[in-house]
Amino acid sequence: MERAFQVDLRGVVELLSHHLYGSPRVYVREVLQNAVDAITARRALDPGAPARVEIESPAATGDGTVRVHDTGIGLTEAEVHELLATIGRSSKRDDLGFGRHEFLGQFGIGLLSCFLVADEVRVLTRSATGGPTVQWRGHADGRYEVSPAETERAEPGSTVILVPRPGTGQWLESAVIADLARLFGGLLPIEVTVDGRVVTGDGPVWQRAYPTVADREQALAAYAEDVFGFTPFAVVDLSVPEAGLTGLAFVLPQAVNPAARAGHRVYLKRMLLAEAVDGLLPEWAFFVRCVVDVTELRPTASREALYEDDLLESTREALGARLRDWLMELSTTDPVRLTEFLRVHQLGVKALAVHDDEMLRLVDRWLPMETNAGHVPLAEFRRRFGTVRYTPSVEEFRQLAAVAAAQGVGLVNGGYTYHSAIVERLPAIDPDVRVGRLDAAELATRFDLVDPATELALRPFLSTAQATLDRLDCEVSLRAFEPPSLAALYLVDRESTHRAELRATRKVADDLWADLLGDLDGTGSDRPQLMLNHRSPLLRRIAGLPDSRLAVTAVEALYVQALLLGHHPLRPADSALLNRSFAGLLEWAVHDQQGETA
Ligand SMILES: Nc1ncnc2c1ncn2[C@@H]1O[C@H](COP(=O)(O)OP(=O)(O)OP(=O)(O)O)[C@@H](O)[C@H]1O
Repeated sequence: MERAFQVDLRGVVELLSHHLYGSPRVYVREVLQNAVDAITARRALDPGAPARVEIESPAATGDGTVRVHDTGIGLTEAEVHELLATIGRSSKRDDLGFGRHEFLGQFGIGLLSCFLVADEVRVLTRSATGGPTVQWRGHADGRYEVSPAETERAEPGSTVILVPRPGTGQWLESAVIADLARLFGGLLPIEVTVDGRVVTGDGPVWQRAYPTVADREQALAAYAEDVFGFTPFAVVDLSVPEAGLTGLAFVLPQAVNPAARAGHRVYLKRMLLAEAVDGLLPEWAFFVRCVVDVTELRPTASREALYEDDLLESTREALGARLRDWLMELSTTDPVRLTEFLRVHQLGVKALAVHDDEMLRLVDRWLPMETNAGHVPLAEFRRRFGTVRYTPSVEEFRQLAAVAAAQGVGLVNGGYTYHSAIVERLPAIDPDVRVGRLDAAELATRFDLVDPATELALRPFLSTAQATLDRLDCEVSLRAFEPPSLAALYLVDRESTHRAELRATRKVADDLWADLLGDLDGTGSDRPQLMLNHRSPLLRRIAGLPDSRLAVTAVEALYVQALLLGHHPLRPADSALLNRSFAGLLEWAVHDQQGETA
């Protein structure tokens, strides 16, 4: 035998009213929405029918109840049984079960939200299609009664009466109801009053008529100040016809943390859905806050978010494209303002440039990047140097920038977020561009060799230097390079850093791991190098020192100075050497002084 599910009504009412919605305040939204839908339904039959929603708080009713009167379609007794008494039943869906376009509701559960603040809900209703006034009384435990009303309504329409639950008084005060009605229904095209005061206005701020463009700008800025608490850097009008979307994007005047998502204010058919809706814009567009009204996007059942579907996705793309176009437009009409925008919101723009060619062009042309020729946009840098050389980390840039500049090599600091990715993507917008990483080993190939006779003459000094630095796992070599003020350059490329780390690990690892790491190490011949610069007068003087003990101290000092200049991290052994060489040099200096005065 086939049976129907048994439902514990009290549990369902509890679940839907208390757990689906974020706050009891939504009861105002739901009753307002039902009243507006009822008026829409009546006007479909009779376009001249009155359209009014009047809310009365306990201050006006005098009997402790809240009453919501509408001039809508009303319900016949049969409809009352079918629609009000069946959870999940709605008059607002079509034959296929989809929400009908003209209505705000669709799920058939909104009325239950009244039980967030009421123990009992009464509906007094007279249908515009005829029949007497009917009274429905529903209780939070799932019981209901239907009876003929004691007094006939003069006009078709409904009155929803909430008999408050003790302890919910704060949601029923006149001022609170007025604020909530204004918040949720302030943009509705139907007049709504609370205790006689009108809470609806002139509709969306972006659709109102203004005497001049400047007046409009001023009004929009004031709106942003009021709603979001900031004066916008710029305001962008939004329109996505397939989603029935209109609205505004307010560009934030200050940088924000891209990860801290502040949602958008979304109205659905002029009724506020929520003040912080996620997912309306692509993630990169974190520099704007939007206010929009949509007709075609769907809400979730709690009405606090948008339902994720294909239309929402294409809307998101369309809004992203709009913001991108606005930026492009700015680059041609007002480059100064664009630069200002980039200064504030560069992170978002750079994130976008990694995926988007247009945005990459914008960054290429306008966004200054750190290079060894100053802060310049990449386009300018390319004009000057042809090839775009970059270092993937800030440390490498610090090490190589000055030396590369002395060799005439332009270098971009790719160490900041997205910079390397942006540089690597440049060929996507200019097939002729040459891009490449610069590493220490490559830079060294540009240094001049010293002629063999000179090198031979310096062999004893070079051997002393090598013996000194062997303990520090560092190779000594002699070259001639610019600038002469640089006596020595510590060069480490990625490969050799990796090998050095392996060697350090092997020292502390147990045998099994040491063998394995030994295999990975390979030849181990490419240790970091201390390049001594024969073009440096200081180096030549050091190389000519007759006292080999002083030469050792000088080499140690050159080594630590090169480490410090290149912003290399100091290992404990390096720090110890720094102290020792400094003390050694001091001693020599003092010793010399004493020699002179003696
Ligand atoms: N003020 C009203 N006038 C006329 N009919 C109403 C009124 N309020 C509710 N109804 C009827 O009761 C039904 C159920 O209302 P309820 O608010 O529970 O759901 P809904 O509005 O259809 O959908 P949603 O859950 O999305 O709000 C409605 O579909 C409507 O037919």
